[in-house]
Amino acid sequence: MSNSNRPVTEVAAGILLDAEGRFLMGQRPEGKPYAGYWEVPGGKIEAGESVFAALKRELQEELGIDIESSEELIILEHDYPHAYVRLHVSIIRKWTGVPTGCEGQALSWQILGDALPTVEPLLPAAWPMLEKLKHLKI
Ligand SMILES: Nc1nc2c([nH]c(=O)n2[C@H]2C[C@H](O)[C@@H](COP(=O)(O)OP(=O)(O)OP(=O)(O)O)O2)c(=O)[nH]1
Repeated sequence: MSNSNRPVTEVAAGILLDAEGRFLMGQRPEGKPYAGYWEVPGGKIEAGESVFAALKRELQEELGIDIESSEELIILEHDYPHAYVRLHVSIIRKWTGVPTGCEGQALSWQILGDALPTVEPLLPAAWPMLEKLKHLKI
């Protein structure tokens, strides 16, 4: 729970998992808080929107893909200087289209497992998500 009475920013983030056990990370574009940091794709949930609808919209905008379904992995909260964020993280195994950096952002497929990501720096809230991912059955 928020311990500081700050408004909570609800965010949907999606881990695209391919058949070879790789997942996709993207680099935050210029102009956003934490520009240059790596994250999993996603963005803020709009008023009245479901987590899935937000994820579908954000992944269309950011990656140019269409997702069919998602499974909740974890919900986690992080108190950043710019916002108190509640992150709804989902796994996505099926999509159509080829993920592309539609906002000019770099993308990197990472191997699922014990190894640290080969890109850095990561958003602070990415670490508990990656820890949870390690225990995922592909
Ligand atoms: N997409 C995404 N956001 C994350 C992750 N980890 C994490 O702490 N966040 C935080 C950073 C931001 O404060 C917030 C996401 O907001 P955003 O700025 O990317 O969202 P947006 O695209 O809707 O932003 P906007 O520019 O349209 O306002 O969630 C993550 O893995 N993926």
